[in-house]
Amino acid sequence: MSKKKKDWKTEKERLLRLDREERRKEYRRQDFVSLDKISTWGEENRPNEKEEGSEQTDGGGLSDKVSLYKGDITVLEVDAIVNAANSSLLGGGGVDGCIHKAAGSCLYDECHSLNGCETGKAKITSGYDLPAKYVIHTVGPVARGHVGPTETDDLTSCYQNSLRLMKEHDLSTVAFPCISTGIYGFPNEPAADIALKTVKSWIEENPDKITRVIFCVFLENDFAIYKKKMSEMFPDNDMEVTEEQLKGDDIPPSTKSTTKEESEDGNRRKEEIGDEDKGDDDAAGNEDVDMASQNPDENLENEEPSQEKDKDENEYQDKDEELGTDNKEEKDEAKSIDNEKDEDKAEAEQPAERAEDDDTAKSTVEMEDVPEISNTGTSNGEEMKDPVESSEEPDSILTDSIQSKDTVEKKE
Ligand SMILES: NC(=O)c1ccc[n+]([C@H]2O[C@H](COP(=O)([O-])OP(=O)(O)OC[C@H]3O[C@@H](n4cnc5c(N)ncnc54)[C@H](O)[C@@H]3O)[C@@H](O)[C@H]2O)c1
Repeated sequence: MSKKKKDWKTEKERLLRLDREERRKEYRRQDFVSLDKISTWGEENRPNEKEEGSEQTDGGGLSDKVSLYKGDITVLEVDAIVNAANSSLLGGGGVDGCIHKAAGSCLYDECHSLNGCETGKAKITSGYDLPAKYVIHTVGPVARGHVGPTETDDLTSCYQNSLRLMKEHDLSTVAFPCISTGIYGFPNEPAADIALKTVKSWIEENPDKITRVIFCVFLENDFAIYKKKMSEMFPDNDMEVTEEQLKGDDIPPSTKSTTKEESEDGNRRKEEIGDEDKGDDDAAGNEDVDMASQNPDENLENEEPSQEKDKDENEYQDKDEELGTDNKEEKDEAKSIDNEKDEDKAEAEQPAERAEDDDTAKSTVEMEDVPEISNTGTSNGEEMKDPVESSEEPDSILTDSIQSKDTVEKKE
């Protein structure tokens, strides 16, 4: 029997009234990871004080407000996880697809009420079936391997606007994926620099507003990049950062997420074996960190990065009409981005299907042309009424999201 479709507003209000234990019963995934299981960067890198007789001191510094975690962001039990979305906010693939699938169809419905999001901006919704209470959706720049001032500013804004929403909604624990470094092709190392520097500055300016920022990486080369850069940027820890680690290329990325248990075991083992074997903890051998976009097939050399930063609505409409008529079959997003000439079109890519309530690998979603959407609800910048109401930049240009009539095959 098909499940009765939930109304997202009712569901959002209901979830707000639940305490943590009641909410935990509703998580779609019961293999969630609670915050106390995720070591801070300081804990990961300070010698284990218990072993040395001194009592455990809480670093209290910056390094105890950040964590590096390798794994699936949808299992993290934090106040908010950040979604690397596209301008339609109607889901897609990559981390966006995972979040929508794990949150359930109410997330799609609430996103649909937000009327899209501009590059660099951020909007907040409830987390629904996720262990995270909220999802902050931000749209990174389509860099296609090129990093210019526009791309740098836009990516910086993604982190700043996400943190601003945290502060506005009195949230204190957040997890970021590596925004724009997947299909949008932002080179991993510059992206990590922007993420870490922006977050570090923000925490320094708002020390009492944040309990934890988790950098949630998914790929081994991102783990290696963040590990090297965090050692440089969050030096509160006492651990000696060896020369080769600073060089970066030969940091053996760990093949595990850094939860507390694992890091304690690791430290114990390291102390037993002694420093010379420390490398054993990590996978042997490492190719150089790949600076190109994640998608090895993407031929990015000839791509001209889009120079324009702001598009007026007509331009969006023209693009949408254009796409709406001649974009008849589902193109692979990575290829359509390769062929597209500017950021707009890349962002107007086919919105993905609605997150399914069941786990079928495929879903067919009837899409229809969406007429210009008038401002509704909080999308016109109305004062936020309750912490879960979506919030939005007052000046954001709202675009309608074109949707083709084709079926959209969900690739897992
Ligand atoms: N990657 C794809 O194949 C694909 C396809 C369609 C749409 N999208 C998405 O891509 C666009 C945004 O590009 P983007 O580069 O900002 O995002 P992205 O392509 O999702 O990549 C961002 C980063 O997130 C990583 N990642 C993927 N899944 C997870 C997960 N479960 N937990 C944590 N991290 C994860 C991924 O490895 C990459 O480092 C949007 O249109 C969005 O819908 C991605």
